[in-house]
Amino acid sequence: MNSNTAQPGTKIPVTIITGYLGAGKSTLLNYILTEQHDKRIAVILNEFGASESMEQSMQVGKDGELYEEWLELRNGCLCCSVKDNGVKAIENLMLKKGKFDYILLETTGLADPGPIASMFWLDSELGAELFLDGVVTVIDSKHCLKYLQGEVAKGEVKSKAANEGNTTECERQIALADRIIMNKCDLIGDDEVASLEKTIKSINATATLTRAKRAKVELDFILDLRAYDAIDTSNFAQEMYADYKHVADTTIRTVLVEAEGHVVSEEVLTRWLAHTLMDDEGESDIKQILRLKGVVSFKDRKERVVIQAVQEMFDIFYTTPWEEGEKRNNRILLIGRFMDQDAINKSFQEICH
Ligand SMILES: Nc1nc2c(ncn2[C@@H]2O[C@H](COP(=O)(O)OP(=O)(O)OP(=O)(O)O)[C@@H](O)[C@H]2O)c(=O)[nH]1
Repeated sequence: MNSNTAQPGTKIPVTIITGYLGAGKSTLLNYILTEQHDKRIAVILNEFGASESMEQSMQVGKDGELYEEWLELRNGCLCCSVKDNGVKAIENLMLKKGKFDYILLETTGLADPGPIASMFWLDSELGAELFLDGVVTVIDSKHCLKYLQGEVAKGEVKSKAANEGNTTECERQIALADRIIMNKCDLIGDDEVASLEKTIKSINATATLTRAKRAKVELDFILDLRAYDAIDTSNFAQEMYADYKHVADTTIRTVLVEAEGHVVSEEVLTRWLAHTLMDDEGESDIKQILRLKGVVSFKDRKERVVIQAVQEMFDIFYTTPWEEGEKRNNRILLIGRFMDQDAINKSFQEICH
């Protein structure tokens, strides 16, 4: 999903590295930091500590050079801290250390990446020096299916969500991913990997997958994702035709809605998005959209319109023009739990003419 359409200027990309306990996040980051490359990459480990004022340990790598810093956050870890606190702490650190080319932020194994992604996305809109580049999820291919079914890693207590038969952390981390590293492929056979791939695709049809051992992946796979921008629309259109059928026994899945014609106006689309992204509070199986991407055509506009959303936040981008005679389809992919595809589809058809 490399985009050349929107360049957030001189802002620094932040990629969130997430994954359930023991998936191989640290292995990945160590590998990245010790590989020879000419990029200045900051790695921030978002660790839970015992003390109230928690700290982020941090490493910077360039040409194999490594050192550590401590990043003080007054209100605890990044996921729980007051919004821009984490962003400010990183900016202060850059004042001291000079700018980085990339920032990789590792979450804890039990983190829901949604709120962290929203925080960085919102802050880039507010003029911060950072922007959200995307979410990379590392999975333990050997144990992933068990974790998806609510089993927990050794020594962990089953989370409230898993106990209630709701989504598991592992499921949410897959749902929010733009890139997925299927790690530990040395521990299972090819058939098992292929079957796991299908399950993952049915939860999140839009992420790009790669298989790995010891988390060895090309640097390009996790950098310059531009997953929250006006993404390259030709790539996007292809992704939308991916096999998004629901094969997994999970509550989160991907749904595609598609309509011919045009969306009437930005105002109408904005209203539809606000309504669709809202959680169905009060219902027994609460609908919750975690991520949404789409390309639509507005009446009387030449440009494609790209939509991005995470949780209840969304943005609309005017991008490249439609070709002469090109069929102007409107396509939106939604990743969420307890979605009524027919209802979402019906309401979408109603705003496209
Ligand atoms: N067999 C095998 N072991 C791996 C692979 N990748 C990592 N490991 C091992 O798995 C264990 C967990 O890896 P980490 O990188 O610490 O995982 P993590 O996601 O950072 O774990 P937490 O910090 O507990 O969330 C370590 O003992 C690694 O050496 C792999 O591809 N194959």
